[in-house]
Amino acid sequence: MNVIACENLTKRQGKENTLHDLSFTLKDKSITGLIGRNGAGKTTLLKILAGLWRETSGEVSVFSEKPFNSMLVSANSIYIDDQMAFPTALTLSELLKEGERFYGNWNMKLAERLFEYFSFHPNQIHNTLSKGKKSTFNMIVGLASRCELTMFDEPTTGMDAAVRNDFYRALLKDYLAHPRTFLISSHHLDEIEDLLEDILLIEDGEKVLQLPMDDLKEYAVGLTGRTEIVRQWAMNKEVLYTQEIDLNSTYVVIKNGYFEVENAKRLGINVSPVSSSDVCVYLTNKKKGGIDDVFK
Ligand SMILES: Nc1ncnc2c1ncn2[C@@H]1O[C@H](COP(=O)(O)OP(=O)(O)OP(=O)(O)O)[C@@H](O)[C@H]1O
Repeated sequence: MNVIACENLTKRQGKENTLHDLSFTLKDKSITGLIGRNGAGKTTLLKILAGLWRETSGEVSVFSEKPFNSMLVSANSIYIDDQMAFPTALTLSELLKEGERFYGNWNMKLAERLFEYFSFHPNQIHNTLSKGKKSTFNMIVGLASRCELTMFDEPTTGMDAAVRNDFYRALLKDYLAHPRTFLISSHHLDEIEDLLEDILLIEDGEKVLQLPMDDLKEYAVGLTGRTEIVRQWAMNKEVLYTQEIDLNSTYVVIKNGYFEVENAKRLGINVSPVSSSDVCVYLTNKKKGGIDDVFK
């Protein structure tokens, strides 16, 4: 069953379409990474799915309802970002009690255990927490809510490496025990790729790619060798990236199924894997070129 379905979803903000004809579905009980460069439209999409913003045109449905102003969607989904503002009159422990009052699936035991593990004090006030601590508290709210649809927008902002690892592990453990739908936007694909089942890559408000994480890991290969040989070999293949140094070149090409690795090796071409996060960078760099172009 699909939890989310978008068809030609478009959002106009000011004079720009910040989402443009975006069509995709998201099945339930899955963890999807929403990946894209700065300004790609990730937050805009998540806010529309959470019912906070209204779409300009196209169709968007969450739990088969239009999310804007939907009680069903707000009761069964949660959107966590680093801009979350909680009432300053309430302490952290009171905020957790409010969470329990609002969310039907809220698990107070999990909230309290995480609260203690991350060394929060019940009487602290949210807006006095450090950046990383705010994100950590928000993450506790997101996990303890056990919402059918949980959306994290750059959840690890400000967290140190140890807390980020704890967060990913906590999310995975809780997901395995209580499967639900997670949509996580992140700039750290390399850190979260083992957590993800699927990715949705967007750029300039448009869908670039949606596929299982395992397929993304196999999506492209790097070919390095004498420029004329590599160039010849890459002909008729979709090239994502090229770098020429003296007489040698590296070409990153899309594999598209069977790839004749042995033939390439025989010609002296070194074939290497390309990380998922590099593939995403190359796919979204196509229009802009690389930083080296600035210095040409
Ligand atoms: N309230 C707004 N009014 C006008 N334009 C907006 C508004 N909010 C966002 N935008 C524009 O929409 C585009 C997408 O922004 P969005 O915040 O969704 O991107 P993002 O992928 O989340 O970026 P980042 O990774 O930097 O957080 C940007 O060009 C941004 O300037």
